[in-house]
Order: sequence, then C-alpha cells, then structure tokens
Amino acid sequence: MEATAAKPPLHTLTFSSATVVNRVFAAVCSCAVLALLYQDALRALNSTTFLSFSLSLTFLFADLLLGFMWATGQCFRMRLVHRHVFPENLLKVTREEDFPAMDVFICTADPDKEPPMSVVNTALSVMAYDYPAEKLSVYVSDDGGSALTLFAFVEAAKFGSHWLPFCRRNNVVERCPEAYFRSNYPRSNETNQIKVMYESMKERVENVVDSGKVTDDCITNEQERQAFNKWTPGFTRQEHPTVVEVLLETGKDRDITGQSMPNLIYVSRQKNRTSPHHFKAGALNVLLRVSAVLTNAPIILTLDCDMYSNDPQTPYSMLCYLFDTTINPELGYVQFPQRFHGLNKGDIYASELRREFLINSAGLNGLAGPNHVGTGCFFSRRVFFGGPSSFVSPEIPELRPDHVVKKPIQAQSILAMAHHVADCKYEDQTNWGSKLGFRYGTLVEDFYTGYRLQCEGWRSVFCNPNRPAFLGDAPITLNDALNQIKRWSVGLLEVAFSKYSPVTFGVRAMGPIMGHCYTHYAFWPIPSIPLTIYAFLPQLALLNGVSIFPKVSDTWFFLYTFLFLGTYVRDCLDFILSGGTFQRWWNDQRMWMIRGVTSYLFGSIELLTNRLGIAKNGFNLTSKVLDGEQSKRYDQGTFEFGVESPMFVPLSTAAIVNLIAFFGGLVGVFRGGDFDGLFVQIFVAGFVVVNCWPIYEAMVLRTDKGRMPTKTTLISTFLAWALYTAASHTPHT
Ligand SMILES: O=c1ccn([C@@H]2O[C@H](COP(=O)(O)OP(=O)(O)O[C@H]3O[C@H](CO)[C@@H](O)[C@H](O)[C@H]3O)[C@@H](O)[C@H]2O)c(=O)[nH]1
Ligand SMILES: [Mn+2]
Repeated sequence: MEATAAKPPLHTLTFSSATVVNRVFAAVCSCAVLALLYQDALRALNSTTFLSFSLSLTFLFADLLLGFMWATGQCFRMRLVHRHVFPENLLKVTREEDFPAMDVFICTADPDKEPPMSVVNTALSVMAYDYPAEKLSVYVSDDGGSALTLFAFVEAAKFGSHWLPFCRRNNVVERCPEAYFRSNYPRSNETNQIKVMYESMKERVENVVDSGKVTDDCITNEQERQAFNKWTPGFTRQEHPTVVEVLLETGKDRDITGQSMPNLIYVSRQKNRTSPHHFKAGALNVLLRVSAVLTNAPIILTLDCDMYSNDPQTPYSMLCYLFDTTINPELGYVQFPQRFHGLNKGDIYASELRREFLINSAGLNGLAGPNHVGTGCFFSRRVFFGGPSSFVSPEIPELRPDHVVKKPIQAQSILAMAHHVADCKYEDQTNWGSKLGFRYGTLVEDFYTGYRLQCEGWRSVFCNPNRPAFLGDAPITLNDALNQIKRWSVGLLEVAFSKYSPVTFGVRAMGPIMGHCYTHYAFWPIPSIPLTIYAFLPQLALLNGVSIFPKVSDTWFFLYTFLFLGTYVRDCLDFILSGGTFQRWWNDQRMWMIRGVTSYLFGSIELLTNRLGIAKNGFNLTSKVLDGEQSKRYDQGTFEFGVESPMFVPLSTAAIVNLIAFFGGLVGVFRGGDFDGLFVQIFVAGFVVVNCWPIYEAMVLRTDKGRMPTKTTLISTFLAWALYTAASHTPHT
C-alpha cells in the first residue's frame, strides 16, 4: 500500500449525500403506496354492486403493478457514488508499452438499414484511437453477408492510411470522418485535400451500394478479386460460407507516413437456414472465437455499427479503472452510456432514455455496477469464460483467454482455424451461449449477458465522461422508436419469465438490491397493464357519470395528490439534476404513457404468442437511414406517424376516448353533475389530453406525409365509439 500511495490516483470514489434523502423519500413514499393499496382493497370489500367491485379490484391490480415498478425503481437510488478518473495520470503510473492489446467488435447486419458508409465511419473512428496501433484490432461482423459492406471496408482501409496520420498530426478530436467534416473544422490545404479524398471514397461506396453490386471496374487488385469471388450466385444473406478477410495487418500495412496500421478484419460468419444464428449474440460469439484465434486481446470493446467514437482518449479512461489497484479484481467490464447525436431539441421520442442509460446506470455504479447496454463497453475477455473463481474452459485450447497467438494472422493454419470457429455448426453441443460468451435466449442479449455475468460474480463500472465517449443514431420516426422499444420489451420479458428470472435467481445470486434493479428492468414493460387501464376505464366511467376515485372533500384525496405530485416532481427533478431539460422530461413522461399502450403492450402480447407457439418474431433492426423529409419534420419536433402501424390504433383510440371524456365530463359537471366525485377522473382525462396534443394534430390538422393515416383515424374512431357504447350498456347497479 505504501509504495502505491505515492503514485497519483487514477480513480476516486466519493459517496453522495443524496443517498440519505433518497432513503427517507423512499420510506415515506412506501407508506403512501401501501396506504393506496389498502384504500383500493377497502373499496373493493365495501363495494355494493358487482360493477364497483370489479372496478375496485381492477384498480387494486393496476396500482399493485405500478407500486411494484416504483418500489423496484427505488433500488437504483440506495447507494449513490461519484467516480472520477484521471486519464492524465495514466502515463505517470504505467508505460504505453504495457497497455493491453484491444480487440474492437463492430456489428452490422443489413446494408439497406445500416448504410456501409456509416459502419465505415464507426470503424475509422476507433482505428484512429490514441492507442498503440500494433495493439489494436478492429473486427467487423457482417450478418448481412454483403459484398457492398466488404467493398466499403476495402475502401476504408485505403482511406484510413491517410486519415489516421492526418488525425495524429492535427490532434483531431472528431475522429469519425463524417462528424469531423460536419463540424466547424479549420479550413486549410491539408483539410481540403483530405476532404476531397473522403468525399471521393464516399461517392465510390455509395455508387456501389446504390447499384447493389461490386462490378469488375471497382476492383483494383488480385487479392480483392479473390475476396469478391466468394459472392457466387448461390451466396445469399441467409445461406453462405464464412468470409474472413484481413484488410489490414499490423506491422505489415503502413500508413502514408510509414507508421503501422491497426488490424482490420472483415468477418461474415457462415449461415444456413437450418442452424439458428442467435442474432447479434451469435455474431458476437463468432467474433469472440475468430479474434481469439487471430489476436486474442485481453480487452474487448463492443460497438453497434452506428456508435462511433467521439473521443480518441476513451481507452485511457477505461485503463484508469483497469490499472487501478484499489479496484476489485472482479471488475468484468467498463460500460460507457449510449448517447446520441442528432436528437431534436425536445427529444420528442425520448430516445435519449436518460433514466435508463444515465440516471439508473449512475445509481448502479455504487452497487455491483451498471447493466450492459450492448455497445460502448470494454470487457475483460476472461468474463466470457465463467465467473471470477470458476473458470469454464472452451472446447479447444486456441480459444482460451490465456492462449498466446504465435503466428501472424494471415498464416494458413490461423485462417483455417478462424473459418472453422465461424462455422454455423461449430456451437452444436458446446457451452457457447449458455456458459460461454454472450448468452442466448432473448432479444436483449446485452442486458441478459451483463446480468448473467454479474450473477457469476463479475462487477462493472459506469464511466460517463462529460464529452460523450460514443455517439449513435436514434430512431427518427415514431414507428421506429416504438418498434425498438417493442423488441426490447419482448426480450426483457423473456428474461423475466425464464428460469434465470431476476426475481428468483437474480435476488439469490446478487442480493436483494441488485436483484431488484434487474427485476425492475426485466419487468420494464409491465406498466402497460396499469397504463392501459388508466387510459380507458376512468374515462369510460366518467362518460357514464360513475365516480370511481375518492371525492375531493375526502381525506384519501390527499393521498392521490401526494403520490401524483411526489412521483412526478421527484422524477422531473432527477431528470433535470442529471443534466436534462424540462421539455425533454415532459416528452419523456409522454413517451412512457405512449409506450404503455403501444410498445409495452404489443411486446407483452408478442411474448405471450411466442410462448404459445403461435408466432416468433426475430430481431427487427432499427433503421439508420435518414429520409430527407422525415429528418426535416423530426428536426422541427413534429411527430412522424405516416405508416399504418397497428400500434397507432390503441394510441389514437385512447386519445379520442380521453378527449370525449374530458369534455363530456366538463359538460356533465356544468349541468350540475357531481364535480366533487368526478374531479380526479376529469383531471386524469385532461392530463392525457394535454399529452395527446400531437396526436390530435396528426389526425385532424396536418396534411404532410407524416400525418396519421386516415385509415388508422377511422378505425380508432370506430373503436372509441364501440367502447363508449359497450360501457354505457354496462349495468350500473
Ligand atoms: O442479427 C443481427 C441483428 C443485429 N445485429 C447488430 O446489432 C446492433 C444493434 O441493432 P439495432 O437495430 O441498432 O438495435 P438497437 O435497439 O438500437 O440496439 C440496442 O438493443 C440491442 C438489443 O435489442 C443491443 O444489441 C444493442 O447493442 C443496443 O444498442 C447493430 O449493430 C446490428 O447490426 C447483428 O449483428 N445481427
Ligand atoms: Mn441502434
């Protein structure tokens, strides 16, 4: 200890005094929630009619679920800490020669939804890291099996030999070329030259992508020809052999100044229709094995194809945790948050997911560490082979994390082995996906894998520097945004209802606090039930003059007010104190309600149909293509409906029912109705109406292509009418 004390710190940890406030608040609110449930139960017991009995029971159930989500959500706030890293001290305690080697994994799956140029930009941004090039390898996994993507990378390798030295020489911070040229970069001869070079590469790539094939005149040498020859006529996305192309080899390939380039390797694993490929988790496991054979770096960085590096110094921050001797040897991964570029001012679709990606992750930082979010995460390779003290050996010694690669990556035997481990039958009868590597069985492989690693005893750290380490694309249409959340909902519920459910297995393995944090996420879509109930029932009752909540003059009314204000104000404060804006918070709470009757609901239904064996949906990629008109509307903060999505139906039905109920309720009260008894319902309907403004606009006022499709409006109006009719025929007594 004495010897290390003299060294400057790499990392500090301080406890936050907010923890005390959080605990007190949680205790007070818990009492209020219990009182609410008691009140619900009391009403059910005292009800005199069947209708009021079933209504009270329904609300008891809804409040129980909301209370459950609220309670598990408090676990994130039980031990707040601040961590700070000092990357500037790194070279004082260690030398660059001692940096560990690093393998970067970039996944892409479809050249139409994920433009190869954007994948290339991500790769270039990490190839240009301030990190010894001979220790850096970038692996690209192409699940789209596309010659177009390979072509883009052939071009990127050539451009990289200019780009990397350019960044170094000029100390460029934006090392993603597209972001650099978008920024206010200094204009000089040199920057103009590199820009011309970039633009011409971009044009070549985009021409090839538009034409859909790599023609002979695009190929410049024999090695390239051999690579593209693998795309024989029978080669399709679903059925093709493995392609491993070493595009750059460190030590051999040099940039224009003669410095070594990092390794750049294109991998498209073998696919056939009969073997399950397990989507991204499957792709990552292939990369784990291929990279083990080729380079076997002890550190692995995983990135989605759109998540480019926004800071060349990021590895330094990561190393501050890794080299800090005061940190647990059980540190398994360092997670950077998902952050996005191009969000509009109000972030109308709440794609920032501030609560999930920033607030909660920061909360977990004082516990066993944040959950894994699929991208921007530095892993120790060892975590994929069993717990800290229970090593699980892979089938062949070449894949062991301590295996040392002695041959150059282009050696015949090495490449042959790489092809072998990328075979689609390779995993049969092995532990891959269950005990080794990324775990299978859910559409949220990231969440599930991180969870299982933490259950095995690995810990993690959350690193959220002021300058975002990575930036990605967020969906710019409502339909895309809702579909993404729907996929997550299905995936999370798959975990929630599996034998490794956090409520049972997780709580046992990690203890109650961490276990309940994971429970909160696994059951993330559950508010769909209370939200759907609250979106329709009080309103339909209101239209029929039936009072279902306490009167304003009743003391229980204070409880409702306290809970509503308490949770809302609290949430808003959390949001703003973490750096968000009021407007974004408002849109965030709106999206929560919208998701409740769309993504969460459809996701839950989809899980149910999956389990019943009726249908099984795959991994629907989120589109990263920008349509000019859509982008424009998005930038103006206008909601994009446009397509006839089934999810829009319950959404607009709820919007219509609430509007009618609100005005119907007001009219009723003016005609001498029971204001005292109906106030809460009128308030709920009014609150929904205020939130639904963009929907009314899209249904009636707008004429652009992003308006609500007329068919959806008609169906929803009919459904609203049907609900109203059904409700008014329900016997009240
Ligand atoms: O069969 C597949 C499907 C997807 N991907 C890749 O997975 C990544 C994420 O896909 P995307 O459509 O962008 O989904 P998102 O919802 O934006 O991704 C979030 O959610 C996913 C789990 O649902 C995680 O894998 C991601 O890391 C996380 O960012 C992309 O790079 C894809 O290329 C594959 O490699 N193979
Ligand atoms: Mn994405």
